[in-house]
Amino acid sequence: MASTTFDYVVVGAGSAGMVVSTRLAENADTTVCVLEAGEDLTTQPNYLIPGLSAAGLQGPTDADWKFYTKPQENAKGRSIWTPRGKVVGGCGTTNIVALGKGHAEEYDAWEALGAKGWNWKNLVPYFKKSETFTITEEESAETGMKFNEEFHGSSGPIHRTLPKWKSNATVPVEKGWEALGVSKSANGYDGDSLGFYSLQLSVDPTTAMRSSSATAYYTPNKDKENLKLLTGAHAARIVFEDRDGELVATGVEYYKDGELQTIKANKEVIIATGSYKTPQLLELSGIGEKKLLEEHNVPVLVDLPGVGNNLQDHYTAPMVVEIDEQYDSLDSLLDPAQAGLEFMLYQEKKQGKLTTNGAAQYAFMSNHTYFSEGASEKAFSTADSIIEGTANTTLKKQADFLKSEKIPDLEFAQFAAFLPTGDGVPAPGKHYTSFLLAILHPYSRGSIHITSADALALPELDLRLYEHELDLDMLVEGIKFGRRLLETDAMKAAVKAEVVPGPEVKTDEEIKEFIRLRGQTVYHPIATASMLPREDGGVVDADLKVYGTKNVRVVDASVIPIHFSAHPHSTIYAVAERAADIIKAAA
Ligand SMILES: Cc1cc2nc3c(=O)[nH]c(=O)nc-3n(C[C@H](O)[C@H](O)[C@H](O)COP(=O)(O)OP(=O)(O)OC[C@H]3O[C@@H](n4cnc5c(N)ncnc54)[C@H](O)[C@@H]3O)c2cc1C
Repeated sequence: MASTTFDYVVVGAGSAGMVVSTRLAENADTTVCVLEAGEDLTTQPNYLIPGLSAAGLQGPTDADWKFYTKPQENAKGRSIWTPRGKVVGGCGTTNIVALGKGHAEEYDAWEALGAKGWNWKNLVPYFKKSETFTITEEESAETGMKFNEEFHGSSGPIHRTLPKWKSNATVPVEKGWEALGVSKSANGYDGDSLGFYSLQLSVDPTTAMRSSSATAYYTPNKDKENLKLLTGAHAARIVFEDRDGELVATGVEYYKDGELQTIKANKEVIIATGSYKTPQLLELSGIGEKKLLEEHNVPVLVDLPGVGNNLQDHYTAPMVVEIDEQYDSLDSLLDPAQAGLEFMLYQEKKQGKLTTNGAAQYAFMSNHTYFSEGASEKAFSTADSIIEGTANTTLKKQADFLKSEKIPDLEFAQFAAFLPTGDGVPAPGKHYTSFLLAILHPYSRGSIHITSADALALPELDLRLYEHELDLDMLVEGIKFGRRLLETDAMKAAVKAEVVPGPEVKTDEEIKEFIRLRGQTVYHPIATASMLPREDGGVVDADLKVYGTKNVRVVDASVIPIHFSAHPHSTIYAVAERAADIIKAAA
């Protein structure tokens, strides 16, 4: 590397980091350096073939940070592995390629909570800017979805497509949902996330390969003189200077090949290390709760108690059913002969099971639809008692979401395979379909903080899973809805047996015990550096600038203050696109 001084130093070449870096480097006079702790594995087939994306859920690889939660008191003391990509493209290289969008009112809530200018209307242009949406006439006829230029992009880097393969087991599930009052929607990505609809995927329609910030933003720009990516570079600390009472970042210290080095920033340092690592970097740099920093002998530069708190995720429970042999599933790939045929089909024609992640459709429902009779009123009053006296404004906002009939609070996704749940494995020759239920606005708030000043040690992750019983109650209602689904005529004819949780799990208390044992996250952490007013626990302002600093911003999932009813990747791209414009305008 010839130069060690750049206009912008971006830390983290993940989903958001690569968007903001390449957009800033559009100006040939602007120099950008990106520090990434992981390596560049962008061209490896296991990260490109959508059908292999779920393989990354089996256990940590070298491209993973290997985060395990602190033992979770209300989840049987489990220490839960929560994957995070340590690789160019970040989690966007290792994730399972679903591209969702939440409800317009959920984005409007960011502004209502104090993040001026962050609302659905202002994000739509950036959703569009980040994507090229392709839908065929056949897909349009089948799903009702259309290319609508009000909401969809036609020239952005990330490809958005519909699954090219789907199991015929989606048919009885759709009929079952309809019988239970869930409606098919053609507008699930247009600001109204309620209903059931097809997944959309970040998959290139021509190559049938993953489209990510690594493949779509970085690769086409990698030879630019003014954009440098340093891999294997683990940031340890932001370097600050006091200039006339202002805290100015002048660069970043990082480890590469075991040596501590410094890179200088003329203009800004942009932190994009994701919801788990961003709080650590801030705390190591002296920005965080005073008492915690002092405990670990980190000199306090900004007393900012919000850092690492307000952690939100989507929490799940699984269901697996054995279905009739007429219904197809990805489990056939366990047979080497079948897998070989599918590989040929994929390579030669870009068709078949390997073009997708196995999930073809999901339902997003409000409790008004999926709760048993009377359960909503009980949940409202529990939510009211949780928010009574809390200073957390995001909790208050989500209590409003719960009462709204428009905003979903449960995702019910169908996977054409036996999902790895910890309970059994697919029996050879049998066919399965699984459901992943996820609560979208959990009440429990987690945290992630340093436990030492060692930059190479992982911070302590505490999800505080099921700290509020209401989260468990909602998942129990989800499983009970799932069982009502299995009792619909269409599903009765298709399903042979419920395998997970299984018939022995009957009462609400037994279902709760099952969830405590098997519940998980869907790896959608946000809000650990929330864009909120400082007095409300905020870490960054509406320009994504860290409070108390002159020129440090955070651009990643950690700034999103409140969770929403979608897989978050698309929203993170939109946030990063908008951030790039904010930074350019301030230059
Ligand atoms: C297994 C899995 C499946 C998922 N599936 C989906 C899905 O299907 N759809 C969806 O919408 N979302 C999904 N997600 C979530 C989604 O991918 C993430 O929310 C999103 O990618 C986060 O983007 P980010 O920019 O905030 O962070 P990241 O993409 O995690 O980027 C952070 C980057 O910073 C680097 N970094 C961290 N610390 C340092 C340091 N100290 N120095 C240098 N570099 C550092 C990391 O290595 C990483 O490259 C999934 C996530 C996982 C893990």
